[in-house]
Amino acid sequence: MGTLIKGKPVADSLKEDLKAEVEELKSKGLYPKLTIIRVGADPSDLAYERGALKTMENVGIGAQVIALPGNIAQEEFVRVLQGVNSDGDTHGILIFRPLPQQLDSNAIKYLIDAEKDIDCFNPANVAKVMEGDETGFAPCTPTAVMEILKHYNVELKGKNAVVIGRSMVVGKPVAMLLLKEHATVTICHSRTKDLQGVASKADILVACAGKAKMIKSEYIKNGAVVIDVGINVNENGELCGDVDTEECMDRASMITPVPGGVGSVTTSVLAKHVVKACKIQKDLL
Ligand SMILES: NC(=O)C1=CN([C@@H]2O[C@H](COP(=O)(O)OP(=O)(O)OC[C@H]3O[C@@H](n4cnc5c(N)ncnc54)[C@H](OP(=O)(O)O)[C@@H]3O)[C@@H](O)[C@H]2O)C=CC1
Ligand SMILES: Nc1nc(=O)c2c([nH]1)NC[C@@H]1CN(c3ccc(C(=O)N[C@@H](CCC(=O)O)C(=O)O)cc3)C=[N+]21
Repeated sequence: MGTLIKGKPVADSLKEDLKAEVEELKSKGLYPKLTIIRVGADPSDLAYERGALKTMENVGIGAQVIALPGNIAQEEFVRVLQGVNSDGDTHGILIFRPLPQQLDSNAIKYLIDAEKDIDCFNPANVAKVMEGDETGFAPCTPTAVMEILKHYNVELKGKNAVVIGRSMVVGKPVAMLLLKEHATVTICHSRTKDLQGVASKADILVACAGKAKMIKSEYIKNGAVVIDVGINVNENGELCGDVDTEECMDRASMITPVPGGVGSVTTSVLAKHVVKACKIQKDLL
């Protein structure tokens, strides 16, 4: 029988360190600040926004949300972004993704100032994740996964890690971070043949497909560590992950719960990245 490994102790430990760092910055007259750019009012964006604002307040980081209409035109969006890029009071920028159809993400991603790009939208930061260069910003959710593995002393070197999902927000970057820690990494997606066969070889299984409870006990190797990134809403309107936790508990050695797992650490990493961005911009790093 495995144990549930919760996000809260990980988030609490990150926040304790951050509070001290923020105090020190403030004593030097520096006030780290996050600006969130939201287009429209997608429920998952709003859920993340609420959590992010709460965490920033908790650790003493300033925050503002620029809420733009869902049908905003490209030129107008670019004007807003350039305003935030050149705003000396803003150190970190989070743009909720995906952006609506009418906006050209492939053009916009190059425009966000790389030093303020705390969730890895700009290809300059994506390249650093590929290279294992820690001077940039990896996206917050994959970093939260790594913080959880570190906190619970999960050995990665030489282990088989299987990632289910290949998005730029979660799957691909988390695979690169696991590779940097010397895991042997397999990335699965919707065209993977025999997903169950591949997943059941994993010592560490990271589920980020966005499909409620798709991972059943046959997908789990005995003793595996299972990290459930999915945030889905079930038939009863409750949050649930990609993993059928109850079923998988028998085989796994550790599983992160949903809610209360990766999602609860993501906003603390976001806060950590704002502080790092502030230090970089003030030549303190
Ligand atoms: N905990 C947190 O803080 C966060 C949680 N999330 C959650 O994580 C999940 C993933 O998010 P995101 O990466 O943005 O989602 P995307 O929809 O962008 O990507 C999903 C990925 O999963 C793959 N996939 C989908 N269905 C299957 C399947 N049946 N078998 C194998 N692979 C499959 C897709 O494959 P293909 O590429 O072939 O289409 C795709 O690569 C969501 O539930 C989201 O809500 C997201 C961000 C933060
Ligand atoms: N650039 C970008 N990066 C993202 O990471 C990103 C995004 N855009 N767009 C939207 C999705 C969705 N997402 C969520 C994160 C946490 C909760 C969430 O519910 N968090 C709870 C905790 C949930 C739990 O306990 O597991 C909280 O913070 O209190 C929801 C949704 C991030 N996303």
